[in-house]
Parts: sequence; C-alpha cells; structure tokens
Amino acid sequence: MSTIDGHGLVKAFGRTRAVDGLDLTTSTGVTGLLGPNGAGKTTLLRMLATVTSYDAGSLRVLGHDPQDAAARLAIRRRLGYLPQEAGFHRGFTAFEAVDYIAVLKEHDERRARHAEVRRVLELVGLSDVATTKVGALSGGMRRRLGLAQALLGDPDLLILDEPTVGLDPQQRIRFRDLVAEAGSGRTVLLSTHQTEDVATVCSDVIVIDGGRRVFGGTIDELVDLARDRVWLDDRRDPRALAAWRLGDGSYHHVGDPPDGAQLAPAGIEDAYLVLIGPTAAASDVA
Ligand SMILES: Nc1ncnc2c1ncn2[C@@H]1O[C@H](COP(=O)(O)OP(=O)(O)OP(=O)(O)O)[C@@H](O)[C@H]1O
Repeated sequence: MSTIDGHGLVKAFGRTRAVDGLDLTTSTGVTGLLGPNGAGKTTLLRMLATVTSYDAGSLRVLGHDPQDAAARLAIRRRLGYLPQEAGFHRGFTAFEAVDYIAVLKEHDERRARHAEVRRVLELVGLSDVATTKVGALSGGMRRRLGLAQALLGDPDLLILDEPTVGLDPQQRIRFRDLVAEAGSGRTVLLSTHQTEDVATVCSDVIVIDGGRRVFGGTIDELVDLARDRVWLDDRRDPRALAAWRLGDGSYHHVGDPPDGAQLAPAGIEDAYLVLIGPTAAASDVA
C-alpha cells in the first residue's frame, strides 16, 4: 500500500490555486519534492500533514483521509512533521522543547515519554546539549531539534519542509545523513531547493510547478530528461535554455545542443531546468 495516495488535489487561496489538480503516490524510502518558489510545496505538505484541508480531489495518508476529523488523529499518531518554520520557545531547554511536543503528541506516561525524548535527542546528536536553552543553540542544532521532535514515537511517515535551509556544508551533510537513516523502513517526503540533497538522500523525486506535478520517478529517470541536452562551449550560446559560466571560464549549457556540440554528462539540476524552464536558473537551483 502507498503511504500517500493523492489524486487531482486542489487547494486555492482566493484566486490562487496553490495546488492545482496534483497527483502523487509515495511508499517506503526518501522522496524529494522539488519545485520553484511558490510551486505549492509547502501547501501540499501541510495538506498531507493534516494541517490544512483540500478543496477537491482525493487523498489517503497512511490509509486515511485527512479530511475526516476522526481519521486525522489516526494519521497524526503515525506522522512526524517538520514545518518550514519550526518554532521552539527559546527559554526552553532542548529537552523541554521536545518534551513539550511529546506531551502534545499524547505521550502521556512521564517516564516513557522522557525516555523517548532522550532517544530522539540521541538520534540527532543533541544529547550533550539537552540542558542548553533553545535560544543558545546554533541554527543547525535547532534544525536537528526540529527533526528530533518529528521522530518522536517512531512515525511511519516523516514530512520535512526544507530542513536544510540555512545550514552550513558540514551541518547539511550531517542532516542528510540523518534523513537518509530515517528513510530506512519508513516514508520520508523531503521538500528542498537543494538538488544535492535530492541526489544524496532520495530514491525518488517529485517535481511540482504551478501546483501541478510535472515529474514523478527515480533520480535516474529524472536525469535522463537532460541526457544529450547538456554541452560545454567557450562562449555563451544565447539559444540555450540556460547557460552559466564555470570556474575554468567555459560555459555549461542546457537545451537543444547545436551540431557538433561538446556534450557533457547531465545532472539533476540540468533535468530540473529542462522541466521548469529558464526562470528556474535565476533563483532556484543551488
Ligand atoms: N495562506 C495563504 N494565503 C494566500 N496565499 C497563499 C497561502 N499559502 C500559500 N499561498 C500561495 O500559494 C502559492 C504556493 O505557495 P507555497 O508556499 O505552497 O509554495 P512553495 O512551493 O512552498 O514555495 P517556497 O519554495 O517559496 O516555500 C503561492 O502563490 C503562495 O503565495
């Protein structure tokens, strides 16, 4: 059974259709969700996490319809969600911050709950700062604290909205490692602007644009979209879909190569540009 099964999903805010007839299915492993700013990623994840309703279509999350009030609780009990702006009270210690979420998640028995909080802090490598105030933690540590609360109760589905934003390269690598580990035996849906995150931790990828799914498949299938569509040249070719200067002074092009072009291997970034178009080149590819 798919962990998430959605068909024709629609969510509108006034005249903006943030999600516009979107289909998606996911099962075990880490699925990356890529898309330009405003594509509808956060709205979609909020729908899946039972935070926001949908206007049309059908959706099953862990076998339940989040639109059904009683089923929402059943989903939430098996769901871990790291929103884009996970806020913790800065005056809480790391332990208290996660313990507070555990209370909200109905971990009622105090001793077992504290053991669970210690377990997730250990998982994300924050045991040593359990008694440090949230306000004194680094941004990377706070993101890991966000992941710790999402891992409470060993959820079957983990939804992470841009978890690596603002992390330095070391923290990013560490975080990716944690997400990859979290993806064994459960479903992780990871929204990101970082094609490298997708390349390193995801088995599958969904690309959305304008509230619609424009691609769903494996990383190799995605990269295949740009096969034979990447070339190098000493000069910028204005006919390319996108072109940028490399450190050695040559230009990397994506688009329809001219005859005799020096073809180069394609990557996720190139395939993303083929799908989304040149506007993506300006701001969305890391
Ligand atoms: N609560 C809201 N009220 C009005 N419009 C909204 C609301 N939430 C989202 N939108 C609009 O819906 C569209 C999709 O937004 P969403 O935040 O889901 O995109 P996104 O892909 O997550 O973008 P980003 O990568 O910038 O986070 C945007 O046009 C946004 O302005």
